[in-house]
Amino acid sequence: MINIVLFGKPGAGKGTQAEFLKEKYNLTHLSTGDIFRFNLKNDTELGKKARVFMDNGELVPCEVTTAMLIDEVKKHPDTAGFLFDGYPRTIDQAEALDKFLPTIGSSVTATIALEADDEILVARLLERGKTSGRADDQDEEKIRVRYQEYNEKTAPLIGYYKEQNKFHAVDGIGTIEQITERLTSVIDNL
Ligand SMILES: Nc1ncnc2c1ncn2[C@@H]1O[C@H](COP(=O)(O)OP(=O)(O)O)[C@@H](O)[C@H]1O
Repeated sequence: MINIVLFGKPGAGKGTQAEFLKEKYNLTHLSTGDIFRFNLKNDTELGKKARVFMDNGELVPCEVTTAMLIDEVKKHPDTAGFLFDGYPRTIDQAEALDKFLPTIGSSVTATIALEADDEILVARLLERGKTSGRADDQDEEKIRVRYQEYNEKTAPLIGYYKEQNKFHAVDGIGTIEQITERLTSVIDNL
């Protein structure tokens, strides 16, 4: 089983690249942002728990997110592997994943970060907000909160995975195809 964690700031292009990578490597794509949005739209219990946090650009509490993620993983017992997109986003979540995966005989294979400057990313998010209907992309204040959350809670994961020799970074600026190529060359060399 190959498990890839796609890592990057909001707007770095994780979702876009995940679409290509999941096809190429036959992986199950799990985007916590997408799963939360689905639950919000359908007003499920989970959606109700996540809504205020998401609307404010804050992270949803770890217990809620991790329980949801584990449920999703368990739905795919026969997969060739997972492409985690948006999870883990905190050290607690990374530890939870490192505890859970061995229970299904697996582990994180590698983490790949898509790197780009904040200025470019904020502009991308505001552009996406015009058409995506995502409330958290339409308001600069909420975008700012998401970057703060990233810097405080998610950035420390770089060190966490470096210590395990599982951290790789690629330049997230270029055409979609160029970036896919950079990512596939990392995965093919794992
Ligand atoms: N692993 C997670 N832990 C906590 N909250 C999360 C997680 N993944 C997604 N969320 C919630 O969903 C929102 C949108 O997620 P996502 O689409 O991945 O965002 P972005 O485009 O900002 O990277 C986040 O701002 C957060 O509220």
